[in-house]
Amino acid sequence: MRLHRPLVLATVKALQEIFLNDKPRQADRVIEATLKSNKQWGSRDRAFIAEHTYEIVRNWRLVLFVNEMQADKLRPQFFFQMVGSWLLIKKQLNPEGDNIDFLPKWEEFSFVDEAKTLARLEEALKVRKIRESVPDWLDELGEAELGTEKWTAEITAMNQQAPVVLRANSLKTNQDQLQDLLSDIEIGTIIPDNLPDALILKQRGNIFKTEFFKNGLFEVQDAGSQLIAPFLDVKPGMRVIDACAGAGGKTLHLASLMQNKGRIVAMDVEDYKLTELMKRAKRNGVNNVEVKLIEPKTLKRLQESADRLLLDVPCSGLGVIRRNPDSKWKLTPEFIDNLRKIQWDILSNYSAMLKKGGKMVFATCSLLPSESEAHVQRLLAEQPDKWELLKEQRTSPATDGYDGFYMACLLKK
Ligand SMILES: C[S@@+](CC[C@H](N)C(=O)[O-])C[C@H]1O[C@@H](n2cnc3c(N)ncnc32)[C@H](O)[C@@H]1O
Repeated sequence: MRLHRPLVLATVKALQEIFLNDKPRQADRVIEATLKSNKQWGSRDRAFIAEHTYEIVRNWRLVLFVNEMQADKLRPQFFFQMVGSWLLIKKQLNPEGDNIDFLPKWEEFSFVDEAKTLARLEEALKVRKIRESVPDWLDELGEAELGTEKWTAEITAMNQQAPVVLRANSLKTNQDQLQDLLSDIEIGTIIPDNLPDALILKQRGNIFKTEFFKNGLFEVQDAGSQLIAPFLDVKPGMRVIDACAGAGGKTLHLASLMQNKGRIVAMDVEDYKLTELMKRAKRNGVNNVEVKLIEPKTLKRLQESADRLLLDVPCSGLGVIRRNPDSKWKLTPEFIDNLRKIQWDILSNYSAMLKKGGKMVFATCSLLPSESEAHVQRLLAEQPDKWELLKEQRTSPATDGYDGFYMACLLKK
């Protein structure tokens, strides 16, 4: 692979935006804006920028260590060196990959010392938290909750690029038909086992530009996430509450499983997410959803009104770090502590909206039992006459290659 200076420069600038700003910006937003900024870049150019920016964000601690740099003492001019050293590290770690033949003798790379980079890399590979680039506190927390072997496997798998998974919208098409339609426009996909609506892209590409996306034939939704709506066992005609609906990834899936029949009340505390949800519902041909911004009286008004209740609660997102690698650097232990309180609050209070005999799914995209299983166990222990745990499931990058989701289905007695 030959290096093109403008592409390296774009990668450097994106990294500066992510790590140097007073108000750090989310990596995916920065990359999206960077790619939009030059219409002349072809798909390989765009792939180079996105891939290398994400890789360096994922391996941030490793890159800093190899370059003997400190996160709080960074200067704009250091970033070229980081990209140069990352290209050398990448070649060392995966000699069979599409690597640079040699680092060009550009002035900006003059501080990259190949021998030193490789010597520091050898040292880094001996220490998990540096090798896998996780902050100390997170490495300790993960190990304490999951055990050494599982945590090591998960955090290693979390540093790999995640596949792009589509969910065929069964209100408009199906898995096989969508696969054929995409194949006609040279987008190759694979049908995974046991997921009736999912297609995995063989190669990354801008699928949002396709007419099929614009016409609501599919949504992008991880395979693990596609297990959650079916876990709730909805039927056409039911009254369903999706209490933490956000922009509606799972609401849309519920609507298609219900064949657009019955009613879904999609609620959230953030109005702008519900506005986005309605836009997506329109595109998907969904017309059985009503959105509701949660207010102090909402829960009381909706008491015992739902046949099914989905609590897809806010969480640390430790199960989806493959997709949001910068969250490793933005999360704090205090933030996760606060989330645990909110999660328990939602589980213990919102469950009042479910009718007796109804089913509730509590779900997170966290690997941590303290954000997931522990809350369900507490509910069962505190209210044994009221709840029965019907089933529980976990997905994770190390076990099945899906994102890390937890879901529990409970019956209200
Ligand atoms: C995991 S996200 C939901 C993702 C969404 N279900 C989907 O599939 O796209 C959690 C959501 O909970 C919302 N939330 C936070 N606090 C809440 C609360 N107290 N009550 C209800 N929703 C809340 C957040 O705004 C966020 O949209």
